Amino acid sequence: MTELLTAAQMREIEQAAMASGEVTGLELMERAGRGVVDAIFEEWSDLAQASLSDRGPAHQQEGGRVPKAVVLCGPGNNGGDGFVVARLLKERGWEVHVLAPENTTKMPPDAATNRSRWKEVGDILPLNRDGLRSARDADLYVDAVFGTGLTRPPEGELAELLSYLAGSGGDHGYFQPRMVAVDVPSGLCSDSGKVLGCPEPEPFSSLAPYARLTVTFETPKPGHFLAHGPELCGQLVVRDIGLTKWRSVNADGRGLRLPRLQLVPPMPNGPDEPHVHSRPTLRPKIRGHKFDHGHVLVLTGDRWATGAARLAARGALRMGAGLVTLSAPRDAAPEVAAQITALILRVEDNADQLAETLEDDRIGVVCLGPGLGLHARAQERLDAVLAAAPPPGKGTYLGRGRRLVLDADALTLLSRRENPFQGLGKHVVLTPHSGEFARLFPDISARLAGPQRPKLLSTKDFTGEALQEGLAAAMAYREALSAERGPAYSKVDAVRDAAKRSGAVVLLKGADTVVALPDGRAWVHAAVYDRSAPWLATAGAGDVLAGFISGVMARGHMPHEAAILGAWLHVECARSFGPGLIAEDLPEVLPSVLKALLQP
Ligand SMILES: NC(=O)C1=CN([C@@H]2O[C@H](COP(=O)(O)OP(=O)(O)OC[C@H]3O[C@@H](n4cnc5c(N)ncnc54)[C@H](OP(=O)(O)O)[C@@H]3O)[C@@H](O)[C@H]2O)[C@@H](O)CC1
Ligand SMILES: [K+]
Repeated sequence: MTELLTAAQMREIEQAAMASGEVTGLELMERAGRGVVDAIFEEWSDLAQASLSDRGPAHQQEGGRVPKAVVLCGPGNNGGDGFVVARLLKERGWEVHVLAPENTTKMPPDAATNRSRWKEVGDILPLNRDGLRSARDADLYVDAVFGTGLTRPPEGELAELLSYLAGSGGDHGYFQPRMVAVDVPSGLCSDSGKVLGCPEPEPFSSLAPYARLTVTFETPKPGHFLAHGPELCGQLVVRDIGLTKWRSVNADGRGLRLPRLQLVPPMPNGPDEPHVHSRPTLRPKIRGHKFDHGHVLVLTGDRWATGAARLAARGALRMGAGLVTLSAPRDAAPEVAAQITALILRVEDNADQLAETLEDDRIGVVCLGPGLGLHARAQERLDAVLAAAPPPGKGTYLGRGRRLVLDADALTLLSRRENPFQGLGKHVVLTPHSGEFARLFPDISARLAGPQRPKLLSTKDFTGEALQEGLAAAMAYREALSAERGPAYSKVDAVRDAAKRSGAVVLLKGADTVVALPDGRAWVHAAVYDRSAPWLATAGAGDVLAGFISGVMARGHMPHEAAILGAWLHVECARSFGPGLIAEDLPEVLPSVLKALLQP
């Protein structure tokens, strides 16, 4: 899989490479700048053709237009990459305008060297709106203001410039300039995909430019896939700068950098694994009895509320579980019986009867939550399931422990228990959406959300104490925003913390789904860029996901593998079906997706 590297990890790798003496920082910067220029010309062949060095001086004599670039260089090494890009474009005959800070006292040495090289061939304009005004109407804008070293929200002239570029200034809207971001759009935190200092839910781009193309180095960064990253990056391209050898070692040359974060599925033909299969692998079904393929028990809700569990059950069955049983309270049984064929129905009169059912060791996976309800009886059923699936080591079910998927109402019920996470372990997969996550992990969720915008005052509050309080809250909010620091607390950090606290595998849903284990291993499953599946935002899709994960576990996968594979197949089904998808379609389209997986 493609590894996603944080800013700190990138620095570590870069230092390990430089410490080896096999490569210098200057060489890496040259490779980065060249990678950006190559990617630009691959993306826009008309720009490559317009370059004078390709077409010869005759082009100019024929009255051909000289292409024009504006390169914005920041105070660090991202700016250094920008100076390389500027020089390379100039060498190809472009008219290049460079905007950069005047104060260079803190500039890192490699960036300073490239600044000096640029100064030999061109001028530098101030890095502000005035500088931009005097270099208007370019064919290409290169954003090399901040990369992985963003530490705080931009302020003053820089904030003004970035928000102007972001579109709030008018003529630099999303559809206009060919804006290329070097590493990340400036202002976007490369670890979290958050825009530092940007009020939510304002247009998040108000402090970072929308790029049409983002060229990053060596591996993608988490922020390219999390939160606002995908919307700001445009097209994402990864360029090899030759650091592979140092990717798995510390700066002292030893040991793996842990914990690891991986992208599911890998970037197709990414520079790191050019020959890698770009999809996760599902274990093949081997010959055998239906019980050899796993028995999943799905708990339904009460009468009139059984649809969600039936969706999950059908998802598990289509995934290849040998047997799927629905356990329904007596009053719900007729409704369930009328709706199912290949599924089995078991009627429960109370939680004791459910406990009896659970004595059957052949039930390897239990899925509960979809439509379960939030009343006392639902709580008793949850307790019965948890009691009958002790954490591994304390009980034996087929030698590997029974596995659970807790979704929807089961998560809310967990959050209401005195000790919410008692009885959980790595045999349990929790699949919350953001609201359920906030109920289970309120402090982690609040930290992830960042400063919360105070309520808007209504006209009746425009007097006395209410007004004073409102103004104080607004001031505090502004201060909290400007105090945000990078790298920001990310969805990956949050899910890792949640997995550690609960002891379970946690899958936090979204277009940027994150799965984490209590030991810190984590995966980002992103339905973005060319894998986006907006049709998945439909009622019941989450219930099917719970069923898919249960089905994958029934086929013998570990819970975290099942979470990753389930999420991946869920998106594949949505992509395969396309617009008009409803949750019922997901299990029905799964066979063709699974069949395609069997093709070589
Ligand atoms: N690692 C690698 O392998 C390779 C990395 N490469 C490139 O290097 C880039 C990382 O470079 P980098 O570490 O110098 O960070 P970068 O993003 O240029 O910014 C740091 C500067 O900005 C400043 N600053 C921060 N926030 C600010 C704010 N709000 N407002 C104002 N200032 C602010 C910060 O100041 P400080 O926080 O220290 O006060 C510091 O001066 C990376 O993205 C890639 O493009 C390639 O060359 C190839 C190999
Ligand atoms: K940038």
